[in-house]
Amino acid sequence: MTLSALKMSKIEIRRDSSNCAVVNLHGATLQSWVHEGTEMIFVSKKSVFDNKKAIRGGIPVVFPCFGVWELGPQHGFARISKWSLLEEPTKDSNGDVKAVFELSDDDNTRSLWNNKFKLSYTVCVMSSGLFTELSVNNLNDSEPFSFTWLLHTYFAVPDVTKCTISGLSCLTYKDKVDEGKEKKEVNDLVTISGFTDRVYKEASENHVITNVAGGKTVLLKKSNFPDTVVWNPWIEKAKSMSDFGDDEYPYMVCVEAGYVANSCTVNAGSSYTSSQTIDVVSK
Ligand SMILES: O=P(O)(O)OC[C@H]1O[C@H](O)[C@H](O)[C@@H](O)[C@@H]1O
Repeated sequence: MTLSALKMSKIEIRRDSSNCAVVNLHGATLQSWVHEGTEMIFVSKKSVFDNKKAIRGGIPVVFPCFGVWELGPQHGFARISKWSLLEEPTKDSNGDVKAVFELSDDDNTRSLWNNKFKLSYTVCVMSSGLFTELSVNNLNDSEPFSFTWLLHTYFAVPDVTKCTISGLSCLTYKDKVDEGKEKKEVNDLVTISGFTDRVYKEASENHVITNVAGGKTVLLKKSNFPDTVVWNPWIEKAKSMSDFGDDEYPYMVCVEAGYVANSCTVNAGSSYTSSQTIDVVSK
C-alpha cells in the first residue's frame, strides 16, 4: 500500500468521470455515490465529521448491534471505529472498481464486546450501480458469537412523499414509532407521509424504490440480509437531532438491509457474509 493511501481518511473509488464513490475510513461510511453524474446518497449538511460521532447519512455500517445496545453505543461500534484500507481501489476486466476495508477487534471493541473478529467490507462501483458486501470472521479460540448487522443506506430523494418501496407487502413489521407493536403491512407499495421507523421481518430480497435522486428508480437486492428497515425522522424527530437539519427530512429515506430481527451466530473459525447491490434501473 502506498504511503499516501495510508494517510488518507477518505478513499475515492472512481470508475470513470461520472461514476464514483467515496468511503470515509471513519466507520467505513460510504459518504457519496455518484451514478451517471447524479449523487444518489444523502448526507446531512449538519453531519459532524469529527471522527468520533457517526456520520449522519451515507451508508453507516451497523455492527455488532442494531439499535439500542446494552453493552455500548447505539448501532454498535463499527460505524464509529477507524477502519483500514485492505485493498486499494482496483479496476477489474469490465471496468468496475472495487476497494476493500477492514476492521479488527482491539482493546476498545473487546472492552465492549469480548470477541476476536475481522470484518471486511467490499465496495464496488459498477456501471449499473453499487455493490457492498460485509463479511465477518469469528477469530475466537472456541466461542461462537452472535450479532446483528445492517447497512444503513440513506437514499437522497427530491421529495420523500413521492417515493414508493416494493417488497414489503403482507409482511409483519415492528412499528418503532408505535411502542414497537407488531403490525402487518397492508399496502402493496409503502409510501412515507410521517415519522416512520419500521423493522420488516423476513422481507423480500428485492426492493424497488422509485423517485430517488434525479427521479431515478433503483432496485435494492439483498443477500443474507433477511430484514429491511425503513426510516424517515419527519418533523419532530428531525428537530431533536443536532446533526440533522430541521428541513432535511423530505430529502432522504433510509431503506436498510439488515440481519436484525434475530441475531446471527457464527462459530469460532467460521465466517458469515451478507451483501446488497443497488442497481439503477431507470433514467
Ligand atoms: O440516530 P441513529 O443512531 O443514527 O439512528 C437512526 C435510526 O436508525 C434506524 O433506522 C433505527 O431504526 C431508528 O430507530 C434510528 O432512529
